[in-house]
Amino acid sequence: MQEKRVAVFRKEHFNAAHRLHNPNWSDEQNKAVFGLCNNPNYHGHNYELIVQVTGPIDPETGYVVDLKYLSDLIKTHVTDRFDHKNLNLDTEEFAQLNPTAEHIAIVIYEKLKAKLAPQLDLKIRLYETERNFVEYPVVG
Ligand SMILES: Nc1nc2c(c(=O)[nH]1)N=C([C@H](O)[C@H](O)COP(=O)(O)OP(=O)(O)OP(=O)(O)O)CN2
Ligand SMILES: [Zn+2]
Repeated sequence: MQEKRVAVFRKEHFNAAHRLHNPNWSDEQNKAVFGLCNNPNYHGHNYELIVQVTGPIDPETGYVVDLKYLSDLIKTHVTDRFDHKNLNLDTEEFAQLNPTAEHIAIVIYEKLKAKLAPQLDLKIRLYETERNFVEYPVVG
C-alpha cells in the first residue's frame, strides 16, 4: 500500500518595511517600474506567512512534524529576524537582494528547508497584502 502523506500548516505573521529598488537602474526607471514601492523613505506591510509541510505520518507520534517544533523554527529563523525590521537596512538577507514577496518567500523556504527532515516537503505562501501573495516552490 502506498504511504499516506499529509500536509500540515502553520500560519504566522510579521510586520516589516521595505523599498523595491534596482541599484543598476536610474531613479527614473526605478520609479517607473516599482512606483510607490520605490519610495526612498520605505513603506510597510503586514506579511501573513503560511508554512506547509507535507510528509508521512510518524507511526510513533502520529505527527508529520510537531507543530510546536515548526512554530519555534519559524520564530527563530523568520519572525525574530524580520518582524518590525526594515528589510533593506536591518537584514543581511536583503541588503543586496530586492525584497519582493518572491524573494522573501524563497529566503524563508531556504532557511526552513535546511532545518527539516529530508523526507518532508515544504511550501511557503506569503501574503504581502490581502490581495497580493506568492507561493514557493511551484511544482509542475
Ligand atoms: N510580483 C510582485 N509585484 C509586486 C510586489 C512584489 O513583491 N511582487 N510588491 C509590490 C509592493 O511591495 C506594493 O507595496 C504592493 O502594494 P499594493 O500594490 O498597494 O497592493 P494592495 O494589495 O495593497 O493594493 P491594491 O489596491 O490591491 O493594488 C508591488 N508589486
Ligand atoms: Zn511593498
